[in-house]
Amino acid sequence: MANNASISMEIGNDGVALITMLNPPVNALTLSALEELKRCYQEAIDSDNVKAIVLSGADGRFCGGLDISVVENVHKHGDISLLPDASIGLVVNKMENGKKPSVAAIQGFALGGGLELAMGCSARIATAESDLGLPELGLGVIPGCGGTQRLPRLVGTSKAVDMLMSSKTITSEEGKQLGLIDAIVSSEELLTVARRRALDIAEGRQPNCNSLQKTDKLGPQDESLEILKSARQRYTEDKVFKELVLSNTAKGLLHVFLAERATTKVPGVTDIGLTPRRIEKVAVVGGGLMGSGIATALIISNINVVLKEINHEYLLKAVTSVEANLQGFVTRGKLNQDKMKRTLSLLKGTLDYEDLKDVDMVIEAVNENVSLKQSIFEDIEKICTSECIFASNTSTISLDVIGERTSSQDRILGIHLFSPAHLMPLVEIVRTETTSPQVIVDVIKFTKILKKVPIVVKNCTGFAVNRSFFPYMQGPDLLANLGVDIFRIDRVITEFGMRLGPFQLQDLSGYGIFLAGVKELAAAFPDRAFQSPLVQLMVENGREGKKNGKGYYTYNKGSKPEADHSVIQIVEESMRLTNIAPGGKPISVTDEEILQMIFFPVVNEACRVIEEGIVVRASDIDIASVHGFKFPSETGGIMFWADTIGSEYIYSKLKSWHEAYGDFFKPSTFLEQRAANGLPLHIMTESMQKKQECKHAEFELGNKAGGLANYY
Ligand SMILES: C[C@@H](O)CC(=O)SCCNC(=O)CCNC(=O)[C@H](O)C(C)(C)COP(=O)(O)OP(=O)(O)OC[C@H]1O[C@@H](n2cnc3c(N)ncnc32)[C@H](O)[C@@H]1OP(=O)(O)O
Repeated sequence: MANNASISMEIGNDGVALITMLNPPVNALTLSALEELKRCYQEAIDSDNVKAIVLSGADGRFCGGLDISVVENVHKHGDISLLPDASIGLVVNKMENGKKPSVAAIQGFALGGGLELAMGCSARIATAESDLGLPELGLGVIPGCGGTQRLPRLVGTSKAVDMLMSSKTITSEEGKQLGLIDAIVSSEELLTVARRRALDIAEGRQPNCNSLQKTDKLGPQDESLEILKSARQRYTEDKVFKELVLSNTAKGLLHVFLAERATTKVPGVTDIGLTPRRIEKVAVVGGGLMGSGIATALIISNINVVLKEINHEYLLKAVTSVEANLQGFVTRGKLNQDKMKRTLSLLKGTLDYEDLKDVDMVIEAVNENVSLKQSIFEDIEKICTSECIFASNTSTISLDVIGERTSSQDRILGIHLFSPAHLMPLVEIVRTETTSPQVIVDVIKFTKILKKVPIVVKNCTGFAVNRSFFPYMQGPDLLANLGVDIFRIDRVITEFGMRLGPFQLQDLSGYGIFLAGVKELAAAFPDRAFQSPLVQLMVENGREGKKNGKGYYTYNKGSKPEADHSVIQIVEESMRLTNIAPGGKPISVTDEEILQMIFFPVVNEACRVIEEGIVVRASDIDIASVHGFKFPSETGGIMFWADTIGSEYIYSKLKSWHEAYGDFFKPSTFLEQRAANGLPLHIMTESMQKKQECKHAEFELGNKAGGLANYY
């Protein structure tokens, strides 16, 4: 990230010093850039030729905040003294109290430390639709350059708290309404207006706003006490920032941030100079739950959609579902009615394949029926252009099989979205051995336009997410058959940070979907599948989960789910049938062992996914776990979390459970090798393996930055 970072200053004939931040791609603030900013400000303050200062960013972007490599370096050395002292040294002493006013000229975005610098200026001029925010909490830290003090004084306490706690950005338009932005101008006039405002302030025609001294948005406060209080809090903020940055949460969230941006780097595909082709019109074949969700995700991203169904009744139902999805955005304040109407106008329903002849891509989203999918692909090959991309949303069927009746294997791939498709961020781009790199590059770009997080995976049963988390569907049942209380299991898993416990998840997702998923994955991996009769017994006892209000929990409208302890008889029946509990008696385990017995098998299966090359890198599985299975993001994702525990420990526990309870816990070869060499699970490329062979992999959690460079 910190490559050709620099700060330039030009003093104009108008007496304005234009200071520009340059550090592609987001003008992030390196330590040297902050020092250079201080020096430039001091030079401008000392110069008789300078009346005022304008602070801007190069290449149409203001500043993305502190350069993340600074935080990585702190993680590497465990030394918070490596963090910059910008809050006092630059923002207070040079910008606010430096005797010459400065105005921020904002375009693109001003985030984190970037917005904090802008708030240290006397005024802020911005172009339309610029993003403004303090997203530090999303990286596990807090703003460390005065943002917690200045933002409330500019936008009001409640809005500031909302922005800080949610890490959400606002646009420059909202900023203008709130008082964070003083004027919105075109990009052509941005610097001219900013220079004029700086001179107006310097020459007394406009007020010199020191945001720390604004109290009108804070409600009636004694101004002098307030400034003293903010001086104390400013110290506290800086101290707290430095403490947080070394926390495991900060390390985990920083890893997720970097891992998310690494998923679109596919060796031999995205690094061979291919330019993504535009995908502007897409056909969705099948308007059921997934198809209507996919159609919604497309039109909300301004993509024209042709939604194909087989009869008017189904088509009407599909369009109604799309409308309901859009209404959900309106209800959540993300869309107004006008925008909803314009968005819906991008959707065209049809019963006729002829309407697909000019689309750039077809996404098939019908039932998981092989021959139906194969005939659809046969039909679209006859109708669509030779450049049209053929995608399937299948979650279980091989793409090779789906396309076997066509001769278009080079343009067939999977786009596996997760339900609800218009809300879930993750998408698996499933490539076959014959999918062309161009098609993959096209679809990666397409998923970014949808504002999705793509991971590129190879064709296998369950791809990366469902395959890795297959043990998560079975482990809880296995523990239940060992006599561990199912409500205790749910408590341990939710206390760890999962939104729902596994048994409540079964209730909500529906036993039919659960049984189908387990059946399909167990058929693919019989050597390590645990066949539990528990769910089938639940169905036989008239329990269908939330669907009929009776599952492991009872569901009554308007009240929280209640644990139904009467299911214990069904669990005991299952225990008798499986007979895996030693002596038929419940095993004694700690909460920590419950957590490990459920998640270590997931880590183990993920190791196989890595070893088989289903994913490009281990951190892709971290992103899959966070966005596909809601694994707590502050852990960094399932593999990052596993590396905080260590491959040796995980291997030793799985080995002992394998001996005690069977092949479900059988350690993978990948894990065994890493454990034998005391190496982390993330290091996996050939060059890294060469590094492993000389056994010099220097890896400790505190020394991650060096390793981090190997992760992505
Ligand atoms: C002083 C204190 O208050 C502490 C701070 O300021 S902490 C940092 C706070 N800032 C942020 O959290 C911003 C994080 N970045 C983003 O939200 C986005 O990157 C963006 C909105 C700035 C730009 O988004 P987009 O145009 O989609 O580009 P990407 O997200 O794909 O990023 C492009 C590459 O830039 C790298 N990058 C982004 N932010 C930073 C940063 N703060 N420091 C260093 N590098 C950054 C990102 O990793 C991508 O790199 P790649 O090699 O191209 O993958």
